[in-house]
Amino acid sequence: MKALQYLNKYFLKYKWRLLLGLFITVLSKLLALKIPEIIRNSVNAVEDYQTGKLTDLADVKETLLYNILFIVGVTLLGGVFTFWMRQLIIVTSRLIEFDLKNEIYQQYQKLSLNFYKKNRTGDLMNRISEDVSKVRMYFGPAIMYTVNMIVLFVVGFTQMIQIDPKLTMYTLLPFPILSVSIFYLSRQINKKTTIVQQYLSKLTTFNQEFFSGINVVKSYAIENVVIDGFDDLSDEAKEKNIDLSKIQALFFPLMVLLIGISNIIVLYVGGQQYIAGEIQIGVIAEFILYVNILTWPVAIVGWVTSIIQQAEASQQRINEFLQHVPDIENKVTHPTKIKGKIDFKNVSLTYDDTNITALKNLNFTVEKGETLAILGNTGSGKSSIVNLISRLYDTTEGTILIDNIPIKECNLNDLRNQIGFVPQDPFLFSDTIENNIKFGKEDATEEEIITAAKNAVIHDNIIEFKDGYKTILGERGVTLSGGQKQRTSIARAIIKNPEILIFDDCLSAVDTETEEKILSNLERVSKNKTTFIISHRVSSAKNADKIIVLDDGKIIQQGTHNQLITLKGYYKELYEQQLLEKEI
Ligand SMILES: Nc1ncnc2c1ncn2[C@@H]1O[C@H](COP(=O)(O)OP(=O)(O)OP(=O)(O)O)[C@@H](O)[C@H]1O
Repeated sequence: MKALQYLNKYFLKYKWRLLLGLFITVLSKLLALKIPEIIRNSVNAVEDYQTGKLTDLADVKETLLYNILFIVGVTLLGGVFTFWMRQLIIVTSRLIEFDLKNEIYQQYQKLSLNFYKKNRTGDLMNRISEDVSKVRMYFGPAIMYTVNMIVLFVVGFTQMIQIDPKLTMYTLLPFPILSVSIFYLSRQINKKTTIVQQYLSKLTTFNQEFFSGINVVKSYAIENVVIDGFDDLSDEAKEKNIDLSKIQALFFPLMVLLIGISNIIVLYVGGQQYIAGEIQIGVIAEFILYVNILTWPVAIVGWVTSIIQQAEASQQRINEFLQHVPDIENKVTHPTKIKGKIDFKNVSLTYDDTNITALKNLNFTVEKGETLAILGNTGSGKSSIVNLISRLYDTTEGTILIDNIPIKECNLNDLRNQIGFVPQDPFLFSDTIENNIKFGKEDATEEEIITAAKNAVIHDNIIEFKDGYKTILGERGVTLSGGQKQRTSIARAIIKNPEILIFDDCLSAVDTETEEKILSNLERVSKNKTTFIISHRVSSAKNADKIIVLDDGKIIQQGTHNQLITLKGYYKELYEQQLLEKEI
């Protein structure tokens, strides 16, 4: 129950609703327990008339009529109470579910990129949906049924003992067996349900990967292999489902069997007592009703216990994420004005998940408004540099200064707001092109969107689509080519008009002519802005104020284009090679 203590704050938040709900639950159960007593009185009245104890038939009829009216009234009132009980308790559990999901979602927003690399998307989704649903069962049904059970049992048991202690003992004899067996049965059901859910996840993941990679599957003509894999997996899932159904099928028969046994005991022991003249026949009818009323709450003890166990396990999983301290936190509350000068001082970076040292003791300065081009072989650490500037990761050693202030002392939101980042592998949302570009500036006007698109040399492509800027992208819409995606992503970054622009190898999928156009537009747009251009092409780097060449996380060359083409080394070789390719 330790993990569930985390939720006490929600109990406090909704205490009045819950208390009222519990009060109504108690009232409705007290009323329900009146019915067996009325039945006893009615049956006894008939018996008394037959044995001659009561002689006036009109009196008996009047008693029966009152009793019938009472039962109808109590049942109707019970219905109203049950409605309100569910309204208050179950609705509260839904409100808490909503709050908890929001809390987890907000935490997800704060967690750093590293966290997302270490945890699978499916797991993140499961904790916010499946696990929260299980925790909700603890707030709603578990609490409601526990109160139900306590009231029914305490009051019902007291009433029974008062009427006939001996018959009570015999009647309740099978109840502990019922409760313990349901407990074990519920545990088995839970275990098997978890297995079934795991198979469901496996099937979903299998299909998701299959649909995402449909191009590869079709071009390699391996549909049959995929179908066989799916068949095997669904066969296993079917077996597990059958296992679960078998054990679930035991639940109700077991309850009916034990109710039956209790009823037989009431009839046998009660019958003997009646023959011996110890009780009236109405008591037997009353006890049979008690057995039926009390069986469900007793059976539910086992069920509720397993719900609470599951909720505890789920809340523990949720707490792991909720209590996870983000690696990158914004500890600065005051605003930081970002101008754009950037210094790397003895910066090293080792990724803790792979233990790869991507950057080794880097030193360089980019003045505000300057353009720095970063070149180097693949895996040399180019993207790692810009990841550090956006503070997606923190340095392992050394310091980065933004306008002479250590990056950790800058307000993270202000810093990121002043960065227009075009990643290597651009991601576009399944929304209109317009909204994808506006993502960089929510309140952008149509004119601004078009200007950004023109500067990214994507405008002409967009207007060719039937719906122009309103064209939906993604699963249900148009699929853009790699180069179109890159250019849309560039438009998204420049519309933001930030102080720092980062282009991470984002012209790799466009032809050299379009690259020329974009670069000349970018030169204009990025005037007075600090710009980072990561590329494998000299053409993208040649106009930069500074160029650095990386190899294995270290700077092996730096200078301007004119300086570097005269020096023997990586840059000159690349330049000559690409010049040759152009001529050919
Ligand atoms: N998020 C990460 N977690 C762990 N290791 C990483 C991460 N990102 C990069 N690396 C590793 O760090 C090294 C440098 O990668 P980086 O992406 O910075 O290189 P790059 O020069 O940008 O490469 P490319 O030109 O192929 O994009 C590589 O060995 C890579 O495997």
